Amino acid sequence: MNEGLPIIDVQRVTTVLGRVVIHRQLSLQVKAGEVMAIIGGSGSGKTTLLRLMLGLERPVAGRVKVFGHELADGEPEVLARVRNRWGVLFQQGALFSSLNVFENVALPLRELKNVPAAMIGELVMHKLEQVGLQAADARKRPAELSGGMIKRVALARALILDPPLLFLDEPTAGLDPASSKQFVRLIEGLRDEMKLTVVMVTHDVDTLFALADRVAALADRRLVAVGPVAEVAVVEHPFIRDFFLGHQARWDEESLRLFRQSLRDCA
Ligand SMILES: Nc1ncnc2c1ncn2[C@@H]1O[C@H](COP(=O)(O)OP(=O)(O)OP(=O)(O)O)[C@@H](O)[C@H]1O
Repeated sequence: MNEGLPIIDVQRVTTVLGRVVIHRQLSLQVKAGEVMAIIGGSGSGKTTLLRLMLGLERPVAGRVKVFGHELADGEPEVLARVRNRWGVLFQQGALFSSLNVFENVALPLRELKNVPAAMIGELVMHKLEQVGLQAADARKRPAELSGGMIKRVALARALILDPPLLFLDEPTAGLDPASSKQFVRLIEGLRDEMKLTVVMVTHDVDTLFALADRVAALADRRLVAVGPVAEVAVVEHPFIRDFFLGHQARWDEESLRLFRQSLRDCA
């Protein structure tokens, strides 16, 4: 990976689902080490943009490169290796209900085929500890877990191969305010510890303020603004105005710094 090249490079992408144009000539670059937040109204195409970056959706025009590899036409082995370099936290956690916590987190290691059982045990238990779960939680089934714990297990599974890139789809959706704050702190800590590049879709202004280095705002089938929170928040656009409505006092750089500090202080 050359220094300075974006980790993700979306170039003039047009996406059509059914007969609907979702994105028109959309471009976005994500740099190494940054947290990029994607915001937009309901149905504006945020999840579809994430799915393009994961190779789960193909554009009708334009291209998507991740770690320098074009997703649409790569060799299957190359794409498999690229996929092992990212983790994904889906909105609902997407745990297998018939598997316990240990087995859910171990899945990506088992898929590699050649990891010895003792090492799988060690790696899974270490990852559970890293996301703030207890050893005793390993034997629980998803049905026995709280919403916050499910997110932690899903995060442990997303990070079990120590990927440099993490995708988060609405990471705090469905959590109460206290669990949401704890989860944001956890992501922030892991991001620093593992030097992660993060792409997240979020509706939540607190999550955005706490984590995002840059924001990409989707509306009208394109990105109407891309930049640091403080810059995007003042862009004249009806969606952006509504999104940040009521938060005007919080988006200048000093307020954001104090907000992030207050989260760390109550850790
Ligand atoms: N397979 C599909 N075929 C046709 N249209 C689809 C398909 N999947 C999604 N859509 C439509 O594409 C648009 C974008 O969907 P997407 O899920 O990317 O939006 P979103 O911004 O993530 O929305 P939300 O915030 O509500 O989750 C929506 O209007 C949706 O109804």
